[in-house]
Amino acid sequence: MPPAAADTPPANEEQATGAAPAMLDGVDLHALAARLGTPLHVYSAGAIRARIAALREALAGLDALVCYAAKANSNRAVLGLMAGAGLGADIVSAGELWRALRAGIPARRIVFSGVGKTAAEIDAALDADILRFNLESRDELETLDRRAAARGVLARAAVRINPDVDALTHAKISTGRAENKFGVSLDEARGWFAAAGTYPHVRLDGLHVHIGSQILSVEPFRQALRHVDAFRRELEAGGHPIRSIDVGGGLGVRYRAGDRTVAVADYVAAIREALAGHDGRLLLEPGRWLVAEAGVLLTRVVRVKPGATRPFLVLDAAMNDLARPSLYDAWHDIAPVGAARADAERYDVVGPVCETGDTFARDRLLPRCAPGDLLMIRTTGAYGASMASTYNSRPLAAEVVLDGGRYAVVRRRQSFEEMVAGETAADHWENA
Ligand SMILES: Cc1ncc(COP(=O)(O)O)c(C=O)c1O
Ligand SMILES: N[C@@H](CCCC[NH3+])C(=O)O
Repeated sequence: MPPAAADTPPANEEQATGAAPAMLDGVDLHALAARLGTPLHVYSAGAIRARIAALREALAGLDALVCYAAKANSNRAVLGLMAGAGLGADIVSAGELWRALRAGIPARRIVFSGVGKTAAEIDAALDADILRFNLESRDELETLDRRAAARGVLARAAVRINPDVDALTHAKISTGRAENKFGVSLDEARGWFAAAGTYPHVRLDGLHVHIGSQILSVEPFRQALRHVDAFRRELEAGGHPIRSIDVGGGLGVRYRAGDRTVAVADYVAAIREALAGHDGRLLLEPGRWLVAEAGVLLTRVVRVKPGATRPFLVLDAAMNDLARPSLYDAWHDIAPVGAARADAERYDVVGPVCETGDTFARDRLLPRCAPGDLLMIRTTGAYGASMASTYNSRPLAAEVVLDGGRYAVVRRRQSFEEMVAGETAADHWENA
């Protein structure tokens, strides 16, 4: 995503000065915020289902399994929606494995990515009998072989290719350049297949690629898949059948008026075209695209503080609830819920955390706000609550899912006691 925090006015300033709807998925957001308090992460189940259905439609006729990237939003209800729709999961830790299984996602629909899988995590995934390990280093391949041998099982694995493609996204979420830590070069991968006999407890017959997140054009996907498909052909010609190709995730969403996203039909058409010669299974790992636009963060104005250049709009949400603006200078639309005052004002929109980086937007044109106003920060369904922390000893915010006029609390607001659970006052000492 282009750096967006220095808020140049969007093309359509009307949008910046309007109010957001007071109803979401048939639920009155004012009443919800009054009942559950703020900050509050809110997700529309209907919006998530609509995305799943659209992706399904685009994939019609393909032997494809969608493995939702759990890291985007890993609460039990969201994972449960994915499970209910027959999706699998892309996980990156034993914690995500546990969450996915508990939410009812069958192990045989789970793929495991990540450069730092520990032996214990590999053991847990082997014991669960997951679908596939997406391997990112020779050391990991060797570890997997040893751990599978110890259990007398055959692990299914893919090699994650680093195609050295520029995903044209923010540097911090780009994963497919040679200098990034992810995947291995084609040369390295070639060596693995040549030495496949050395790893008798690993069935290495898959290719995986994931070049980054919030990708807004189809060309980087095409480039990456061309490399993957050429490699598939080479391997198959050399006697190494490839049973599955995992194209990762990365499809971007609209955070801001004017963002040009790739239509899911075009994305899938590019995959179909690039992998037309592949007659095995297709795996996809979308995260953000399935959930981002289904979520909003409700927050109240604590106060309006005069500033040297413009007023600060101080919210009760902070960078610990939504880290994206401070981490990536990411733009999120902000709007009053339901009704807006007629006059507008430019604000620096900030949270209460003791860092200047705790800023949601700079120089943002908004309807004039007053203490107690309910605002909505939009497009927070992905990488919002799942990246939250308790920094500044701010308990984790509640999360609620809406569905056709009803709501269910997925996580109640963390209590102070829960926030410090597991901490001790160092009152019990052991001899080292
Ligand atoms: C291996 C892998 N797969 C899938 C995803 C999901 O990405 P996105 O949320 O952009 O679809 C990620 C995160 O970028 C990832 O690292
Ligand atoms: N956390 C990032 C996305 C990371 C993708 C993980 N592979 C974001 O909010 O944009």
